[in-house]
Amino acid sequence: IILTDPSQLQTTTYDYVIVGAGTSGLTLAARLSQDTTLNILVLEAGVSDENVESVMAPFLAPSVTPKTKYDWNYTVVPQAGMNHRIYDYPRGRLLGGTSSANYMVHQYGSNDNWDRMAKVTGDAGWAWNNMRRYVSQHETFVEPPHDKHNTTDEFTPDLHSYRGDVKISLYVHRQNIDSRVIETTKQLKEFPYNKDVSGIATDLLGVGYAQSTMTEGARVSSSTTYSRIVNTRPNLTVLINAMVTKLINTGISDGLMGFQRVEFTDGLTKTYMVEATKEVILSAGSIGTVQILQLSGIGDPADLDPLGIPVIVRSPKVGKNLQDHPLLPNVFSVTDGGSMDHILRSESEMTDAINEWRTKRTGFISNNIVNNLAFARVKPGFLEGQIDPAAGKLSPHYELIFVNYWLDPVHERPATGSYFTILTALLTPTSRGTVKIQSTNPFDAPLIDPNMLTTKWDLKVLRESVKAAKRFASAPAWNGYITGTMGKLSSETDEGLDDHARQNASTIFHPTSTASMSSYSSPDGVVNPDLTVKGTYGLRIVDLSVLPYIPSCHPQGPAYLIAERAADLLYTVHANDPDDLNPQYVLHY
Ligand SMILES: Cc1cc2nc3c(=O)[nH]c(=O)nc-3n(C[C@H](O)[C@H](O)[C@H](O)COP(=O)(O)OP(=O)(O)OC[C@H]3O[C@@H](n4cnc5c(N)ncnc54)[C@H](O)[C@@H]3O)c2cc1C
Repeated sequence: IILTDPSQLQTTTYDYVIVGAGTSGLTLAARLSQDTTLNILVLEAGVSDENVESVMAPFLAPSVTPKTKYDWNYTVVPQAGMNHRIYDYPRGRLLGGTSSANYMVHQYGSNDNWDRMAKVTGDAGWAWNNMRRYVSQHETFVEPPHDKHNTTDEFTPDLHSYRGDVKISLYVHRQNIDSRVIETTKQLKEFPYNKDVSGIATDLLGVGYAQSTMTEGARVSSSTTYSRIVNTRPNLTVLINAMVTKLINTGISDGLMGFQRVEFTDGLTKTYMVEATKEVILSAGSIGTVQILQLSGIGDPADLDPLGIPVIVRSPKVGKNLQDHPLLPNVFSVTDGGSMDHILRSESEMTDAINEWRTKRTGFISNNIVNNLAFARVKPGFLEGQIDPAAGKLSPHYELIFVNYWLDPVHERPATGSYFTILTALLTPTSRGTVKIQSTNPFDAPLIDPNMLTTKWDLKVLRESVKAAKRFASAPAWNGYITGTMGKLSSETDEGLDDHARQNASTIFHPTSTASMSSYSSPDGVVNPDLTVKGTYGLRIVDLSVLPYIPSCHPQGPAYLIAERAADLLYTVHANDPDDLNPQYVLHY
């Protein structure tokens, strides 16, 4: 059941209390509640996603955030590596969390990403040859239903699952740049075609069709996938409008601190308490999880002492190690009327398109904003004298995202003209940032410092990605379409392109690693390989904050897979009769 008011709760004691009904949290809740002997509560600060058109309509995704009631409305602190600019840092604050607010591209990362995680944590269970099996219960690949176009060569059917929960599909509406993008792969050896960029096979290098969490013209999120289940399982309660303010220390055992009581508020005046007899699980995301840990006295004394918060668990890495992918819009002018800009500027054309989507779920509103993506590595010489920050040779250093209109999160679309944007993202950043509460008031936004572009490598690779975007756009396939470059993209010098990056880059919204995992014996992390919080009992973290390194891909797939493995880990620990359970079967419904 989904509840909206704490007074509707039947009890204050549950087996598990999960904080955050987001990408990972709701997935974990759905899996755990398959065991009908368990009673589970999920507390979500945000509102319902039901019937919210901007959330449902794929093309309208960019309007869900920033600065709306579905967003936490964070901004970053002035960025030293980016001319001291500040920018929005959206996070979904609604049922489904950021899976209800994101741009729906779905991947798992390269094998390397997972194998590195297994290596640094000493837990082979995180290696891809183990994690891959969760794909089968996670995804159901759906052929695009509307246009029924021929998808041969647009994905590799054998790699995918058709019996999981979260529906993944391909585009249902062509953009007029798509054929030029594909043509470029035939013209420039540097950009080979990759039939399947999910990362399930071995790598995701090359140019391919985006796979997205959308089907039948609508977004698929952890909420659209699992709310149905929540509504039918009496042992699973999700309470929305319930913001967790801190965890309460409930005892000490073998030198470990217990945190099995959760304080939350309805956002108005009242505070409430609930207890978990087994565990509290933080799935509040890379920002929210840190905020709750710090408010609860779990963190770096250097962060907590000045605020007068008693340090209950000294955990210096909480909020450190923030990683994100910088995103840079590279805008080209194109022949008049060739792009979608004139449609996006026209109120009547947009109204018509939205009406078509409302009545038939067709047209460009039923499709993601992007159909094609490219993933690439820097040339070998580039790495000389440099340790490769990529997880391995299968992992890309940067990404190109092709959008047939002016898409610049930092600068508004001009009143006239037609544009094509190649957004480039740095996928292997070496800069590390921080998240830190600035007061004991849970309603004060934390200080978020992604600290982007503060290493030579980061600036150099982002510059390299811009050069790659220009090479891509210079292929014969673009003759007769692209007419020029906008702003500092036209610069021919490294200094000019660096200026472009510092002035125009922001985030692709992928914060990870703020409560990162390390081996059991290593103090250099916040959670153990089984996701338990070091120095505590009865407390785990299950969201993207646990990743030691940001994966070189769009990270919602990893967020879902982390939840799948967490469910397995919890079943192994807490099953009433572990011998009866084969998690692979028990967890699938
Ligand atoms: C605009 C945008 C576009 C993106 N596009 C893509 C994309 O195309 N592909 C992709 O793979 N990734 C994309 N991402 C990133 C990706 O969606 C997220 O990284 C991922 O979903 C995070 O999952 P999570 O489980 O860690 O956290 P979330 O899904 O953010 O879940 C955290 C949940 O906890 C709740 N919460 C937080 N604090 C509290 C509290 N104190 N009390 C109660 N509840 C709380 C939040 O409201 C939220 O529901 C995008 C992100 C954004 C913002």
